[in-house]
Amino acid sequence: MTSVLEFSQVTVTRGAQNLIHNINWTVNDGERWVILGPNGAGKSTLLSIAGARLHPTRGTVDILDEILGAVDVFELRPRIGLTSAAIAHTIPEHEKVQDVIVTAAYGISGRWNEEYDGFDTERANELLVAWGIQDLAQRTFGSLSDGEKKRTLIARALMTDPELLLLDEPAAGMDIAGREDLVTRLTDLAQDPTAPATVLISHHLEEIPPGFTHALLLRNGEVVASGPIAETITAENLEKTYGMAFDLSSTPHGRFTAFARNAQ
Ligand SMILES: Nc1ncnc2c1ncn2[C@@H]1O[C@H](COP(=O)(O)OP(=O)(O)OP(=O)(O)O)[C@@H](O)[C@H]1O
Repeated sequence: MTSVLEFSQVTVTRGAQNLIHNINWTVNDGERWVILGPNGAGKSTLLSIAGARLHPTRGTVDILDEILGAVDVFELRPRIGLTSAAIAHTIPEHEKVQDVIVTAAYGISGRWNEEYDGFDTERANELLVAWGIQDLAQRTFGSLSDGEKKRTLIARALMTDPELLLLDEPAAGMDIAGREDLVTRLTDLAQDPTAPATVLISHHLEEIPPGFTHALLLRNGEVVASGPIAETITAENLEKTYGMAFDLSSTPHGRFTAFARNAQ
């Protein structure tokens, strides 16, 4: 199995604080990872490094067989699909949804006078349909609901056919119908053998799509547990991660949920 992401002893320091500390983590081709942990645990910091947006203070990061620090990140980034609140803020409000997606082919946000070839337009149209936003293609990004924006950004992240897909809280701010729609689409993606290796950050166990294979649990910038999902998402590991005892349950279809132990 080929590794697409390999962190060795990775630390990020700001002032006297370690945002993440001594992280060892490997993501292989075909794997789908969820990262869980309390607010401030270092999840987004980890994903920024995986997306070649941030360099570690110490340690080595291998992304798609390139060593961060020894590669031109502008060549590496188009090989990685990334969605996050920070990326959402770079999209001009007046940009049409179709253009939000197609401009990813050129690594830009904000259409100018570029000519896109038929292949790019066809790929963007496919993604509009796959993510259920075809009827919104001519609407402006700024006029979309949070859920519609999230789906548009995932379609944009997939536009370049990336080898690695990184999703930072894709269901944040969605109502339950929107969340369930997104989980269904991400389940289809997770189960597609041609889909890229995927890493998803979430705050809610209900948002983990069935088909996700591995989990990484972080607390205070350090790994609490990591490995195959069923062995890693356990009541014991959740208690170590969040400092609270949970009753954890999972459905036969691979959905998880947890309530505080002894909750009424
Ligand atoms: N540039 C910075 N300088 C100092 N501290 C920072 C900087 N960026 C992030 N931090 C801190 O690093 C810690 C980890 O932040 P990070 O955003 O990675 O956490 P997170 O697990 O994604 O949190 P959340 O779930 O709230 O989004 C937080 O305490 C945050 O305040």
